[in-house]
Amino acid sequence: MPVEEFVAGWISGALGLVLGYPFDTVKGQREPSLPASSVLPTQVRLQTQTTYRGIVDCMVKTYRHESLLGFFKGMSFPIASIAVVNSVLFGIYSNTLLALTATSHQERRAQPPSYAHIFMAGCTGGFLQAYFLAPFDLIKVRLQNQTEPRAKPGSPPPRYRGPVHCAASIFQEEGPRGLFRGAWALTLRDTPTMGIYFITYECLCHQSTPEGQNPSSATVLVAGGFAGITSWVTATPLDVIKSRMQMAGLNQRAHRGVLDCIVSSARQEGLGVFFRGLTINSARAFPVNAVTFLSYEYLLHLWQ
Ligand SMILES: CN(C)C(=N)NCCC[C@H](N)C(=O)O
Repeated sequence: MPVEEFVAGWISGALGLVLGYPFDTVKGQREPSLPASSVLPTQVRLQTQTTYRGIVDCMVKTYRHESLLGFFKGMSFPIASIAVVNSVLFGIYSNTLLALTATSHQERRAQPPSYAHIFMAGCTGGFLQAYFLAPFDLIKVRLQNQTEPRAKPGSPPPRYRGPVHCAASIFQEEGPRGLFRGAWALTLRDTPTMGIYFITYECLCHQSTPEGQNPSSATVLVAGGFAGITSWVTATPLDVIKSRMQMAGLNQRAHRGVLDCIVSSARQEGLGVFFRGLTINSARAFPVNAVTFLSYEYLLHLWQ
């Protein structure tokens, strides 16, 4: 099993993550609509409550309340973790294609796989990476949803002191299964959308590149960016549900399951709730995935 795709996936995932993290934090931010007395340290943010006036309002309040650091809260942890997850995604995708088509990454330029094979390989990568992503994503969401300014006198202490303390608290309070809270929604979100992710990328590259040649850097950037947008647009509804499942039990009503969360969210806030964060998801997705795919292709080209 060629390992260079895993290594290239790791490095490209880390690069994409740093670029996109401030967007991700704002997506997850919302002023608590609950009375102060009832708001726990882990205040819920954008995708799970109802009151900020919009993304700019979120960004202004985050900067004013928490300075620039507020946009990078909890990033130290995902750098290693999301990079590993991206490594699994790209490594499994490429090696599943190798198993389905008996062609290596380089050979696929001359012998492009079918879109069915690309979709199947993308879904396989999405399904398996979700298992690795779940605990890390839960910790990231819990940390991002803490709005207290760092160590300002008089401010309530945040519930979690950092990623390790967050993981230990969840493990202690909810057991090992607690670290996989929202994992089912995450798997449902990522499996089909990763198929869409890779189909979009490969289709746009194939349409814009002469037969048998490698796509140009500009093609890879644009194709990667649109692949990110397409996959996040289709993933946003379940992304909202996933976030709610992850915050359930803290200051959100615990749900009996994904379906219960979907029905209760729609009933209480209307169908528009499933598209909360869509704009910021899309704005973030283009640069993040453009850089992810460009660095991935560059590294594989360097090593092959
Ligand atoms: C949940 N969906 C839609 C995706 N993860 N799509 C693929 C993009 C992955 C990339 N690391 C990113 O964070 O944008």
